[in-house]
Amino acid sequence: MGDIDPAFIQSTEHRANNHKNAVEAVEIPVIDMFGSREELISRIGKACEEWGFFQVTNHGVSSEVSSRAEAVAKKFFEQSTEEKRKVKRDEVNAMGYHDGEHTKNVRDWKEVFDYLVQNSAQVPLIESHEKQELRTITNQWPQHPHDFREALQDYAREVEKLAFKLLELISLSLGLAADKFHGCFKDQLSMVRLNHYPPCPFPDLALGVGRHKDAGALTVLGQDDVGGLQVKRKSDGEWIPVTPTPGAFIINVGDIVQVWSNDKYESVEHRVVVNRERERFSIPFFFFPSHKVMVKPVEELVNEEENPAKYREYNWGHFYAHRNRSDFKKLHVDNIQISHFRILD
Ligand SMILES: O=C(O)CCC(=O)C(=O)O
Ligand SMILES: [Fe+2]
Repeated sequence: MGDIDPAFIQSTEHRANNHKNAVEAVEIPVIDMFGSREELISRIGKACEEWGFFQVTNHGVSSEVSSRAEAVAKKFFEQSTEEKRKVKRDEVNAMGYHDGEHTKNVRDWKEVFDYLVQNSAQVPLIESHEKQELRTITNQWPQHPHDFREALQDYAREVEKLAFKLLELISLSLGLAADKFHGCFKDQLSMVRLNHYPPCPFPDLALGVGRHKDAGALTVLGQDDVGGLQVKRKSDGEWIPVTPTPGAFIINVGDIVQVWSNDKYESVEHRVVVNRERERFSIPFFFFPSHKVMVKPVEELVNEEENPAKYREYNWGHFYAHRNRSDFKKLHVDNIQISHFRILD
């Protein structure tokens, strides 16, 4: 066994073995979407408030579509690095294969393939602040496996429907109209990521994904039966593992819902631990609005005396462009955060 590349090493307080005694048999809520609508809205609202995370069953995404997506993801990652790098992402095109992602400037023990739900999309160029220049990012599809593109586009279409359904339920749980946010997703930047975490000889030093919060509105995550995702419990900061539930999706609130709800629903930190024995696959769908969207607390939810807006508005495209740049390589500055837009009380 060789030495670990120092780029992967987490600082002591962030390593996986740090909270060994703390994990009792606690689970994030599992919500059956077949239930009555009233009950569903109330359970989702409660889960968003208490955990920022929950699992859903009976969600309407066909298991056949999910299995095909999982199968082509596995086949893609089994190929040689040389083959995979034919669709490598770079600083210009953020979509495609990537094996050097950094979270908070430490390298993640994983390889990924990213694609946009709407084959191409426009995002601002961060270098040109004043002019608001845009560039187009476009999917790159590998030649092998031959059914890769079709299986993954079918998957994105189905999961997108679920994401809209969940966003409606979340809006209703906040007392807003079901379609309150629909307009924001015209020309959406939503993307799907295929994650592959190979077995890791140093699971105590590295993480599959370092602790982070998701920047979008919602994440809808499919995972296999290996396990590794951990959620930071709001009440005491303990890392709670998310036990794989066959056929379920894991849903988490992202930064945008936190800002829209003026902190009623918080975007919660999570991370992925790796293990020596088994590779793991997961497929998050990141529900991202259009680059044009200005994100700010919803007017109906704020009021000057009792609950003033906690954030200044920010542009989603600008935020997205900054995040993509810092994911791509190690930078010596912290990446952009919603806390930078917080109005201090
Ligand atoms: O693989 C997982 O379970 C979660 C991955 C994740 O948090 C992410 O890609 O943002
Ligand atoms: Fe995440």
